[in-house]
Amino acid sequence: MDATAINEPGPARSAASITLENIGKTYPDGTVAVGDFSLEVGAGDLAVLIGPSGCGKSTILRMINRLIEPTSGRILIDGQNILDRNPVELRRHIGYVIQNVGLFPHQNIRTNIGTVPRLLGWDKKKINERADELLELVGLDPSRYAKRYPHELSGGQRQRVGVARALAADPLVLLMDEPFSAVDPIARGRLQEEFLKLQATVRKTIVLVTHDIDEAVRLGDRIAVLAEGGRLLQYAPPAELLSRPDSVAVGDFVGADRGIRRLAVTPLRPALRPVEEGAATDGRPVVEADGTLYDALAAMLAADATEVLAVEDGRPVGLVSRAALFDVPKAFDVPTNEAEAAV
Ligand SMILES: Nc1ncnc2c1ncn2[C@@H]1O[C@H](COP(=O)(O)OP(=O)(O)OP(=O)(O)O)[C@@H](O)[C@H]1O
Repeated sequence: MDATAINEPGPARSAASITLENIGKTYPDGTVAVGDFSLEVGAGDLAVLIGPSGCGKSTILRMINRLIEPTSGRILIDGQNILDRNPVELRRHIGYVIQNVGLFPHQNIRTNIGTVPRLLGWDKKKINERADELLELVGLDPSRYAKRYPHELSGGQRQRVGVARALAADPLVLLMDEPFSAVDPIARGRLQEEFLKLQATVRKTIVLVTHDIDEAVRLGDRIAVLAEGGRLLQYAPPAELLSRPDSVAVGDFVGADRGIRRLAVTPLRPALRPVEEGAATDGRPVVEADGTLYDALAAMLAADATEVLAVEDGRPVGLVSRAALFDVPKAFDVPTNEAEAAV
């Protein structure tokens, strides 16, 4: 790719791969925040970094947009070394969402969203149109919200504006540092759901930092579990991480209740058994066939039922019983300390 490509998203390229090659950050006082960390994030994928406090997650994220300069290693975006680029220019093409959003309090929402396009010299009409388009995309009606100021929005709404602002200049890459942790759990669940829909539309390459394993499982295409000093313990899709944690440390981290979490990433459809055309619900709870085994379990527990009926476009397409939920591949083989010591 040519040297300016990461500054020219263009209609055909809306995401780029990210390669972190043996990156490290040692602070002048000798603190090794990140020792030697490598990771590959495919174009359009969402990678989650998770691990205990102080393990270097934010440092890694901030090295990708050069808010922090690595002391070793290389970072490539679509194969191009970002250390060869002007950091300010680079940051205009990498969306960044942080916990408390950092909206400018004295600018209205439309102006806040237009921050980067303005820096890039877009004309005013195009900036306003883009801001309104993004407000729609994050579920805020522009006619109601564009002229409001940040303090006139709820925390969850501000967070959506933060996402809209990060997407404004159609960046190839989006970095998100605990983007939903400042909102209450109910609003957070809704934001995560909306965010997944948004990502299905915009398909950016995203690196997201979180403390919350449920959020990681829900949002990540792949999850990187880190230990102190930015040591990568495992990098795997959520279902694999939950079913086959490859060390005791990862097993402990994903939690004893990972079986339940695993239901949340297991599609319901393969567990369905056929149902006659036009079958009645017969008082059974109903779930969407596109849901997960977790949705089916939740519906059963709520209705104290032993079966649920799965529907598609309102039509019954299958049944799932309580027993079938426990038939998910029995691969919960966490290594024991002994087994790990033996290898
Ligand atoms: N300027 C600095 N000088 C020295 N050490 C620093 C500096 N900034 C950060 N650190 C250290 O680097 C390590 C990694 O910090 P970082 O913020 O990346 O961790 P984190 O995993 O994001 O933590 P948290 O989940 O608590 O936000 C920590 O031990 C921190 O104390």
